[in-house]
Amino acid sequence: MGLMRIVVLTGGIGGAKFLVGVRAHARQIGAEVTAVVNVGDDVRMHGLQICPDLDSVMYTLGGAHDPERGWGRVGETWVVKDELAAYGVEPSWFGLGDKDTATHLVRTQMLTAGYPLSAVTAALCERWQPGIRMLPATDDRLETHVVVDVDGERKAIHFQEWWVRHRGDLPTHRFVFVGADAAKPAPGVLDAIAAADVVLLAPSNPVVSIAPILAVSALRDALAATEVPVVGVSPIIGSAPVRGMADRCLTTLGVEVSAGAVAELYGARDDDGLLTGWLVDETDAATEVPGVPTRAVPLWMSSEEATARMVADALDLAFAADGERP
Ligand SMILES: O=c1nc2n(C[C@H](O)[C@H](O)[C@H](O)CO)c3cc(O)ccc3cc-2c(=O)[nH]1
Repeated sequence: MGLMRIVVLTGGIGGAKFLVGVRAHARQIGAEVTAVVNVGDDVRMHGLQICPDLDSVMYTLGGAHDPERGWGRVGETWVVKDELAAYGVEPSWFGLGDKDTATHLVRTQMLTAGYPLSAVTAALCERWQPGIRMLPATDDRLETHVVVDVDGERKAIHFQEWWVRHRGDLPTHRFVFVGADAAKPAPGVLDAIAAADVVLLAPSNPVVSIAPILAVSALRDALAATEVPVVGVSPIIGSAPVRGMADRCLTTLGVEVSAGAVAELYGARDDDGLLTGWLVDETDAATEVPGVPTRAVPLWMSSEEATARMVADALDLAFAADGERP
């Protein structure tokens, strides 16, 4: 019996919370975890490169996140934000905390010096010791933009402007992953997938957290080609997202807000999709996905223990068919 290697595709705050459970279960069974993290939310503001999903994972696993707000640092102060506002500098709708800003300063300085984002992330993690390996999906520019109508004009705005400034509350037509066509997986990502015993899709937003990762074609191809189980955890319980904006995003795509519809979006491996298993909440026990075995368990990430149990259930489902666990 070797050391089990788990790869998790993740983004957003739900994804960070899920990883806390993955890490806990991995410690119990002696597994090694690599998180492949969405970078589509990344944005440059006030000259600083901000990576919300990488930071959510890093701060959450480092025990330094604000559990109330969901994003950013606990015990944050806002002097820089207030000072920027006093200068009348835009964007005033995006909050950069003082502690958080230090992270962006270090990151931007390293990027400017020529280090790739993956190396910068590893350097930042030396401080936070997340206990798992964190890889950005790509070191290349990949940004999620949203095609909307604003003041009678159709245009594409950055995901952060759509979500934070407008709360997603604009006529929304589609999501575009700028740069995805040319983006290559970050160093380590393809190797991690090739060495994985199982791949988990976190209960993150399928449209703006997981889809931008899968938009890196070599990464998606590697997942489609793998012979190990790929199990997703539903971000939808009943007809609502566990948190965040997945409902708005799915509606934009014309996809029903349900656990089954999200699974069909990822698709069954036997039908050119990704999934070999799909974990849903007990309330969605009736979910049927063509070609994908499902299992219903409590999916509320109410504690580290509850989340670790979900992860154990996901692994049980992953290895249910052949019964061979590494
Ligand atoms: O709702 C907000 N979310 C903010 N977020 C969260 C972020 O917009 C989203 O929750 C994630 O991109 C979704 O994954 C930030 C995240 C950061 O890493 C840094 C700064 C911010 C600032 C805001 C903000 O002002 N308002």
